[in-house]
Amino acid sequence: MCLREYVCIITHPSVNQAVIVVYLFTSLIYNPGWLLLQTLVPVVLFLLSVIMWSVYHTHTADPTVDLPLPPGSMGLPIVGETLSFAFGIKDFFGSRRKQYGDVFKTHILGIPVIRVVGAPHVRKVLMNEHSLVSAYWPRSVQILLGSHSVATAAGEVHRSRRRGLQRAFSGEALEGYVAMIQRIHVFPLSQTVRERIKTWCSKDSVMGYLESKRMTFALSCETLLGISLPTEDHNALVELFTVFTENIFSLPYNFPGSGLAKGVAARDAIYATIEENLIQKQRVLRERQARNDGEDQFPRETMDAMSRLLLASGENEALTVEELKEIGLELLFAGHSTTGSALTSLILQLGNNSNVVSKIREELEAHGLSRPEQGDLNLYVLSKLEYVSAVTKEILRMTPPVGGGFRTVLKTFTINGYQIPAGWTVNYGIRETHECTDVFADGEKFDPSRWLTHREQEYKFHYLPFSAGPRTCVGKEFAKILLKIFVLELVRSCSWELVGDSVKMKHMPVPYPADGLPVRFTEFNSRSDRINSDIL
Ligand code: HEM
Repeated sequence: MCLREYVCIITHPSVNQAVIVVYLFTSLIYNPGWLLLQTLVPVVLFLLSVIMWSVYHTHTADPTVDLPLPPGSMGLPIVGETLSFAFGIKDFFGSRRKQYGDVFKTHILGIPVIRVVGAPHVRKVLMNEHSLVSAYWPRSVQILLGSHSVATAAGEVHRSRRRGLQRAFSGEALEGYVAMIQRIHVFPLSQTVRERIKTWCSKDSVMGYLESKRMTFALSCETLLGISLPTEDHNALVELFTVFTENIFSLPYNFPGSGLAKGVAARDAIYATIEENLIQKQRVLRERQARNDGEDQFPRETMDAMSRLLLASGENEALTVEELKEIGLELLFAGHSTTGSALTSLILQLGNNSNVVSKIREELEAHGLSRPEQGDLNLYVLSKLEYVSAVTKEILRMTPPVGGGFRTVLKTFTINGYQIPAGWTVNYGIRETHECTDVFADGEKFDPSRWLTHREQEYKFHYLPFSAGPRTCVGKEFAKILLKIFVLELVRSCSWELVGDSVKMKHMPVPYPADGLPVRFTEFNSRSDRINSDIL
C-alpha cells in the first residue's frame, strides 16, 4: 500500500468520526470526573476531524496528474458546505468565486464538487459530454424521474432518447403549438394566454410569480401532455405536482413519511392521470388512422407533444405507455417552472422599464398586431418580431431560470492549471458565466437593443440560458415561442404597475422575487387607453 492510500484511510471521514464516537463512549464509562478534559478533547478532536476531512479530499486527487486541485474549502466533515449553499445559493457561489476565482472546490449535497464558471471553462465541460463527463443527478431525482428519463440517461441511451423526444419539437410541431396556445378552450383553467391575462385585470392585484407558474403549468399540461381537466381535477394535479417537485431533491431513503416516499406517491398519482389520458389518446389516434377518409387526419393544432410521440412510436421503435408517461412527467418537470420563472422576470423587468414596453408597442403597431384581437400568430409572424425576440433573450441573459448543471467526471482532465479528478462532480454555472463575461457592454443593464446588433451565435458559451452541446435544452424553441407570445399578449392587452419593490431575489428552485411580485394589471378598453399608457 502506498503512502497516499494510508493517508486516505486514516483521514477518511468515517474513520475520524468513529474515533470521536469511541472516545466519547469510553470517557463516559471510565472517566466521568474529568470534566475539563471531556470538554476540551472533543473540541480538539472536532478541529482535527475538520483538518482530516480536508486532507482526505486532497488525497482523492488523481496522482497521475501533476497539477493541484482547485482552491476552495471542503467545509465541515460530512455536511461540507451544504448549509451555506442551501441558505443562499447565489451568494454562496458569488462569495466563493470572489475568494477563489472561476474554478474552485467545495463539498455540497454530500459530494465533492468543482464549480466552473466562464465561457472557456464551461465550454470544456459541455463539449466533452460522454467522453470526459456525464450527467449527474442526485439519487432521489433519478428515482423520481424514472428509468426512461432523458436528463438522467448517459451515452448511447441518452442520444437515442433525445432523438426520439426531438420529434415532438420539430418546426411542424412548434407551428401546431403556436396555434394551440392561442386556441380558446372550454375549461376555465385551460385558458389561452390572453384569457388568463384578462382574469388578472379583473382583480385588485395578483401575485406575479404564482400566476406565471399557474399559467405555464396549464399551458404545459395542454400543449405537451394534451391534458385539459375540469377545474377541480386540474387543481388536484397542481397539488400533486407541487409535492413531487418539493421532494425531488431529498435523501434517497424510501420509508413511510420520508421526502422520497411523498415524492413517489405524488409521482404515481400523476402517472395514473397521464396514463389514463395516453390510453384515450391512443384510441382516438387509431380511430382517426382507421377512418382514412382523405381529410387531414391529424390537424396540427390538435397534436400535443404526447400525441406526436405516440404516432411516431407507432411508426418506428415503439414506445410503451410506461415510457411515454415518464417522458410526459419529465417534460412537465423541465418545462413548467423554468418558463414560469422567465414569465415572472418579464413582468418585473418590463414593469420597471416603460421605454422598453413602448418600443414593443411600436413594433407590434408596425406589424399590425397592436390590438388583442389582431392577427393570427404563427412561426413566421413571431420570427418577424425582432425587438420582442431581443426582449426575451435579454431576460434570459439577466435572469436565467436554470443556474447551472451537474456532471460526473468520467476521466481526469484539466482546467485553468488545475486537475478535475475522475469521480468528482463538476458544477458549471450559467448565471455567473453571464455575469462575468465582458462581451456584454454594461452587462448589469437591462438593454434588449444589444441583441439587435449582435447575433446569439456570436456569444456562444458566454450566453447559454439553455446550456450548449449534446445536452442543450430539448424544449428551448418551445420555451422561446411561449415567452414571445406572452410578451405580445401582455403588452397589447393591458398596462401594469408593480405594487411592491420586488428587489430581493430568491434562486431555489428557480429565480423569483422574494415578495412573490405583487402586480396590479389594468385591461385596455380602447386605443386611447393604449396611447395614454405609452405617454405615461
Ligand atoms: C425558459 C425555459 C427553459 C430554460 C431556461 C431551460 C434550460 C435548460 C438547461 C440549462 C438545460 C441543461 C441542464 C444541464 O446541463 O444539466 C435543460 C435541459 C433540458 N430541458 Fe430545458 N429549459 C427550459 C424549458 C424547457 C421546456 C419547455 C422543456 C420541455 C418542453 C425542457 C426540456 C428539457 C429537457 C428534456 C432537458 C434535458 C436534456 C438532456 O439532458 O439531453 N426545457 N434545459
